[in-house]
Amino acid sequence: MEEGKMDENEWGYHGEGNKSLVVAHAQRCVVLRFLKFPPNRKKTSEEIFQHLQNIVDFGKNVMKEFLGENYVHCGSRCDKDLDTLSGYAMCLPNLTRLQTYRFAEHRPILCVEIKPKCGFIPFSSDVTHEMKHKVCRYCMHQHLKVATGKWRQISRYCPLDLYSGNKQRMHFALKSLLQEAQNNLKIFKNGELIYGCKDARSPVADWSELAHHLKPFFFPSNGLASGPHCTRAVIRELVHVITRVLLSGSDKGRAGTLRLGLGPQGPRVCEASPFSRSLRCQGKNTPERSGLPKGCLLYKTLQVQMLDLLDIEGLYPLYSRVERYLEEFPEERKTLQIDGPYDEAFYQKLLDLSTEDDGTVAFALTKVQQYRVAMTAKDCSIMIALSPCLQDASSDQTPVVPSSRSRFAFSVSVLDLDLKPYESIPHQYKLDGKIVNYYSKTVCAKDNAVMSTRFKESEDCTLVLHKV
Ligand SMILES: O=P(O)(O)O[C@@H]1[C@@H](OP(=O)(O)O)[C@H](OP(=O)(O)O)[C@H](O)[C@H](OP(=O)(O)O)[C@H]1OP(=O)(O)O
Ligand SMILES: Nc1ncnc2c1ncn2[C@@H]1O[C@H](COP(=O)(O)OP(=O)(O)OP(=O)(O)O)[C@@H](O)[C@H]1O
Repeated sequence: MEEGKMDENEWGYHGEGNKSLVVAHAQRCVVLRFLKFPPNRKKTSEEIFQHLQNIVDFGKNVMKEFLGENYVHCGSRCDKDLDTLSGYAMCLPNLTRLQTYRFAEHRPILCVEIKPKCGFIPFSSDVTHEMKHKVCRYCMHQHLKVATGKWRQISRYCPLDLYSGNKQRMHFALKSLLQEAQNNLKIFKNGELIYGCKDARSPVADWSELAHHLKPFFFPSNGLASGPHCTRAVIRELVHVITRVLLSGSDKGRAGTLRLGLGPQGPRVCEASPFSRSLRCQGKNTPERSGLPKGCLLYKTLQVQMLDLLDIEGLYPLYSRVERYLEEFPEERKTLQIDGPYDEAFYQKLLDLSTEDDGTVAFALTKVQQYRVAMTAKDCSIMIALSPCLQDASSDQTPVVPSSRSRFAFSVSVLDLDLKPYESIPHQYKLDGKIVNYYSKTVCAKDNAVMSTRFKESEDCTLVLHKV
């Protein structure tokens, strides 16, 4: 960003999360990301500068390597007057726009943001709760979230369906996200949010309104009547296009040659997913294991998530080992690279997938850092930008996806790739216990009660039949 060329009237609020607030430039395809810090954790300018440097380095040296250069946009530090929050901000491409254009296009543009969450069931032998081998964390967590009032109702979305690579399951997952978006789905039209919800008080999703926005994209030149039939057709087109984009492997860059090679592990389906439940009821087999193409972003994200090899239950004692060491040698924190720098050496250590504990701090530290990276991949979001293109448009650098009645130039990117802090591990450990205990006590207890009532009824029934 050039010195002296920023005018605050050209920037508008775009969105925010727990850690940052984002403003977008009206004409140019860039956003500024300001970090938020709680008042009790005030940081000096220098610390904030270092924090931003770490975010940029982590994106460049770690996530770009794992996920590929086409998908990761690391941004650059920017120290402009506009920043009223910290004194510094990060300048990033506006991912709700197509990444091939520097200036906001006059062509309409649709952008779908998905926060897919963790796509596998833990395979670690350190897991003590049997339930964690059957039901995924997202599905269990839903019950606690609804009980605490974070969301209104349980979502039918299960990340394992989205990550399955099976088109039918992916369609089901995307439809479920559209029914109950929570913080897992947002849709922007020309950079403005048109679909998504903030909290449990948000109005119920209105598909006909969404279809009204989307119709010109998917049925540009035909007079498809409005009404439930039209709504269903438009939603179906959207779901099919997003699935195709998610299965595309557009990353042809040098970087991003995934060096993890973690094979598929753990169960293929989550027992709580309505999709797999209905298959079981119909007596059908569980679907085939992940058919995700290796080049696609979902596959790569899943591989990084699987760096959580030991699960929080196996990781926590290792974290405690590092903690004990740091209590004794606090000056070692820097050498251990707990707070960066996230450089090539940091990245190289992440590639050691051994799970043989030799009792050293080095082993414990590697697993802790891998866990932090995995947690980051479990909480990132995927942005898909779609812009209608002409039937005969010659293909330049931008990939194109067809729908039934139109074609879209598209780009796929990842956002929210800030490395999760070392300090959050005890919280993760406690939250994990809370999620599983709540699920086991309430949901399973309810299921068992229903089962035993059914059993009792059938017993009664048998008795009656005997009497007759
Ligand atoms: O623990 P989870 O799975 O609930 O994830 C948190 C997210 O909640 P979610 O379940 O996606 O609704 C949570 O999302 P919301 O702020 O609730 O939208 C944050 O992303 C949080 O990350 P951080 O602590 O701000 O770095 C996330 O915390 P981390 O666990 O990733 O640190
Ligand atoms: N580069 C970008 N281009 C377009 N929109 C963006 C970009 N970065 C962030 N956003 C928007 O701003 C929102 C908040 O950004 P971000 O996820 O980085 O915040 P956060 O505070 O890190 O989130 P969390 O609460 O998950 O920790 C995103 O959900 C997205 O809609």
